[in-house]
Amino acid sequence: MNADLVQLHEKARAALDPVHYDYYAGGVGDEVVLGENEAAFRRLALLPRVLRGRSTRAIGVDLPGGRLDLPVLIAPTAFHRLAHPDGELATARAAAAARTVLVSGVASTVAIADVVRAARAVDADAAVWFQLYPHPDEDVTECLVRRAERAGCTALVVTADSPVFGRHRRDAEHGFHDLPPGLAAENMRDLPGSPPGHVRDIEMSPLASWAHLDRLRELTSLPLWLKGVLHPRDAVLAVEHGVAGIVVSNHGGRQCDVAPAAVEALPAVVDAVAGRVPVVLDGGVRGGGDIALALALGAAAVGIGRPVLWGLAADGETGVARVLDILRDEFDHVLALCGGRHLADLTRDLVVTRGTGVLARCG
Ligand SMILES: Cc1cc2nc3c(=O)[nH]c(=O)nc-3n(C[C@H](O)[C@H](O)[C@H](O)COP(=O)(O)O)c2cc1C
Ligand SMILES: CCCCC(=O)C(=O)O
Repeated sequence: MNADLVQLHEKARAALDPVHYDYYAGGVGDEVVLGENEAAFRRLALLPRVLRGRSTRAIGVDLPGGRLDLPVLIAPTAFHRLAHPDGELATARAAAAARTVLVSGVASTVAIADVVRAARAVDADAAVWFQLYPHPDEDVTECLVRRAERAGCTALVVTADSPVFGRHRRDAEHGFHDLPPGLAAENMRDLPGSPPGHVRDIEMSPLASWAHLDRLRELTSLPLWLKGVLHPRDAVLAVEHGVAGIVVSNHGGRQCDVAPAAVEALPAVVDAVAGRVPVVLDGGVRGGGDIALALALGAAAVGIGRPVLWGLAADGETGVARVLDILRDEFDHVLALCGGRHLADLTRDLVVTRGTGVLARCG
């Protein structure tokens, strides 16, 4: 892991209430996948190309829903005001200043309209995407989509890996079930079927299906991303159901603990999708080398979850900005060392499995 990010993580750990630290840091079950997401990157290596005589590099990328100045976006993570009083406002400002996308979650402690406003105050063209779970009550889902549209979000991200909540042992041991007084999931306030001012629970839908995804696609003209895909056949189905992009993710090791590391699932999904839509990877990305590996295996960009929470807890907006700076700088440096000028120079033939020197098993 990048040493500067390790320092921010330590600063965040010291600043956070240990219960909230464990909520952010923890994973499902025995936390096997949590560890594997990072460990799998350590098992991969990149073969640098030499003597390519390049002095500058282009590392921006266009995705349905927005342009990123660096191939890193902020994955949706819940409840930022547990980390810092400014919460998602700080995250949005830092993302906008770095000219990358914040995927703002339904489980945010600031309402989506205020999140987008904060981003646009920094950069009038800032792209904020809205993430939601298919709620069992489709009127609630529709209302959330309309709120995101009215707020000015430029894409919707539907998280599919959570038909039920993952069981997090650390939270159970702490008895952590509710937000502290004064904090709420603000997007869930004043929804259909609830009295004024009431904040509904965020619910998972064990019945969520491809038909729900179709209805969502019909509901909105925003580009629709599907997050939490690991099986290549689901990736093909997602394309057939009209998604604009796919996020290969195991939810940062917080849902299914027998799932593979995200980066290990990536090549087969990329092959199945065959360039029809972009594929983003999240899970365990902790430095420029990890970004380069994911891109070489076919990701268009990566998402980061916990590193942003550590930056936020350590130093608010400045801390999130620092995380993005560190990753931008280190990725650009790795690209230079690999003889790359464009993201397209990162190709799969560069990736080998450590200890064998053999091309990484792809697909
Ligand atoms: C504390 C926390 C809360 C999260 N909340 C959500 C969420 O509300 N919706 C969602 O789709 N993913 C959520 N995720 C998963 C992230 O979007 C992302 O998949 C994951 O954090 C990436 O792994 P990383 O933390 O190793 O970078 C959450 C992750 C964490 C750590
Ligand atoms: C209640 C919102 C769910 C947040 C989430 O997805 C997570 O903690 O992983």
